[in-house]
Amino acid sequence: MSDTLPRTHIVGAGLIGASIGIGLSAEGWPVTIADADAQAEALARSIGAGGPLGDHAPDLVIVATPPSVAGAVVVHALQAWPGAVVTDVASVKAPIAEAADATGHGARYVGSHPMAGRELSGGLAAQGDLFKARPWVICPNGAAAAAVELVLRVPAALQCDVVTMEAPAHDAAVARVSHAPQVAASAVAAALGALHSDDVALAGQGLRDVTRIAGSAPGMWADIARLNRGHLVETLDHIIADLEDLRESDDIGEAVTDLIERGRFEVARIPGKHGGATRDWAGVTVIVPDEPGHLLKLLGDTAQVDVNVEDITIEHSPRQPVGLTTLYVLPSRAAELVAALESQGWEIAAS
Ligand SMILES: NC(=O)C1=CN([C@@H]2O[C@H](COP(=O)(O)OP(=O)(O)OC[C@H]3O[C@@H](n4cnc5c(N)ncnc54)[C@H](O)[C@@H]3O)[C@@H](O)[C@H]2O)C=CC1
Ligand SMILES: O=C(O)C(=O)Cc1ccc(O)cc1
Repeated sequence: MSDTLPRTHIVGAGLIGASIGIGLSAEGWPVTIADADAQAEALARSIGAGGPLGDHAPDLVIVATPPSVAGAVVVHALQAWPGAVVTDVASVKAPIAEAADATGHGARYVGSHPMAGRELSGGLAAQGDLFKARPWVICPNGAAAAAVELVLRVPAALQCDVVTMEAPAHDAAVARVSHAPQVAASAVAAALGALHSDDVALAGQGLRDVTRIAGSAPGMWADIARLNRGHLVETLDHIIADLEDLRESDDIGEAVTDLIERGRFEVARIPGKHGGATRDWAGVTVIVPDEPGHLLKLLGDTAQVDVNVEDITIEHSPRQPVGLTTLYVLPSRAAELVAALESQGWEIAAS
């Protein structure tokens, strides 16, 4: 089997299951897919996420159901297909590993967690390249080496960056980098409830950035909170203690300075583009009329001087007919780009 592609069966044909199915099918893997919901299953089949299981037992089963049922579905798969290696993609790993171990078949179970997703759920939002260049956590949990090797072929085929860690360490880390941020973003958004909508319209890019994920549907996050309650509460305690210190401080300016300084230090440690360390790109901010064609021309003028745009942000001012477009480029090329754009008549806001 090591030379041939493993027969892979995906259980759960939503955003993550269908995305994996499309991605592996595109790499030529023999993929089948099933869902408890007949409509979700039919949709996944129609978008190329996999075929029907048929009579052949799978070599590899990928469980991509909601976290609340992932443990039971992993247990079922381990028992239903005694020759198969089973993995799952749930956002919390220790409870699933415990359920797998309790069957006595833990040697065939390896936990997975692709660190990519969308605010949308369901197969309609699936993308075959959703996980490309993103971290894919593998939690071996004492599985047989051959089982780990087989599961590792999935992130390799989907071109992910593999990170190996044990389930409890994973759950503690994702509470900080994913689960508490969702709760905190929703809390910031919920605090807008005190405002009239005219006042909410004053929002700038800062509020939009901080609340982007507040649009998530609650179902999956409720499951995650229940399964990772201990680590989530520990992280929230940390955040609440910081906010209480600030509220109780004699000099709130000093307390804000301390909090922002600590935040600046930590935010610099969040990996940037392509999951690499944050690069010190230079931002060139250009005032772009909010009319068709201007953004395309700006990018064209940038390409003319052969400067690569590493990242781009566009900030729209609600009552202004312009957008502030920031092009992030290599610092060594920024001055040259500013000169070239100015010579083309562009107004530079900051660089
Ligand atoms: N949405 C995200 O951003 C990410 C989600 N995950 C994890 O991936 C898993 C799936 O999440 P999504 O694809 O977003 O959810 P989803 O809601 O889009 O899809 C879940 C699918 O599982 C099906 N299902 C439910 N119970 C089932 C059962 N017993 N047997 C077969 N199918 C069943 C549902 O009908 C649904 O189609 C979750 O465990 C989640 O923690 C991991 C990384 C990112
Ligand atoms: O956390 C994020 O920002 C995401 O990109 C989406 C996401 C949600 C849940 C996960 O388990 C993993 C990733």
